[in-house]
Amino acid sequence: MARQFFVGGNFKMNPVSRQAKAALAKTLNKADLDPATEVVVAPPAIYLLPLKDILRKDVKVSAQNCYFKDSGAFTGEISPKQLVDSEIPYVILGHSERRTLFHETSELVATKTRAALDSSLSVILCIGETLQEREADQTAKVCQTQLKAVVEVLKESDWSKIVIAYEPVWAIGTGKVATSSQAQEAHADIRAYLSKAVSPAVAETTRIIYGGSVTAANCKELSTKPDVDGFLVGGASLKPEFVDIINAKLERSI
Ligand SMILES: O=C(CO)COP(=O)(O)O
Repeated sequence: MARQFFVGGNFKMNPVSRQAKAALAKTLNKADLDPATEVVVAPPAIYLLPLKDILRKDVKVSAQNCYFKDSGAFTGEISPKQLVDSEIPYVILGHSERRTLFHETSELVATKTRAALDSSLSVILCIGETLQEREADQTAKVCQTQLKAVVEVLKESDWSKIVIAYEPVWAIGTGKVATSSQAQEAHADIRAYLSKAVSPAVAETTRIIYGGSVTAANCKELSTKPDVDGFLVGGASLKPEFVDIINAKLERSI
């Protein structure tokens, strides 16, 4: 079974006005989007519901993070149950900015992933190596270690709700995109690991998307690689070119 192409927009802590948020929705609402691509946008938590309300229904909305408890004294956190109650279907977990700036360990990411799935959320699970790790030839090992923590807490059937985002840290927000062969190699290694650690069926069906300085100019070449099943886009998801990235698989723009 072919894996459905997936394009996510991670707005991070942008935009900084309700007006700009509405403009992003307007761009997507009036665009001709490839109907074969699953499209998900992840605004800051404060804009989740207002954006969902004004956005076309074939574009889904995702949280950028959640906690692992249903409720309680956890100031500043949002629970998976609250996301589900608000009809938010996806959550991004393990983004490198969460791992680095907010000290999230792979074990915490695994605990959050388990909790999100228990609430029936789908998860965009981010992994990826730093420049230092790549230069030390540790890319596959780092990705496997980050994934292993999650593999250990999931059942085989849980994987249908996971999209893996391979996001090399050195490519995020730097303008230094991975070459299509670097992305393909990392994705193939991740798929081989899934085959061994979970099952060949899960490896075959799980989408592995690439993130890190994806633009309208480089997305088509990346999308030709057999193990690149889509993108998680940061900066460019705030611009009109996000539409071209969503349509990367089309022969020509519609
Ligand atoms: O972190 C990213 C998506 O989650 C990628 O960010 P950029 O596309 O801005 O490099």
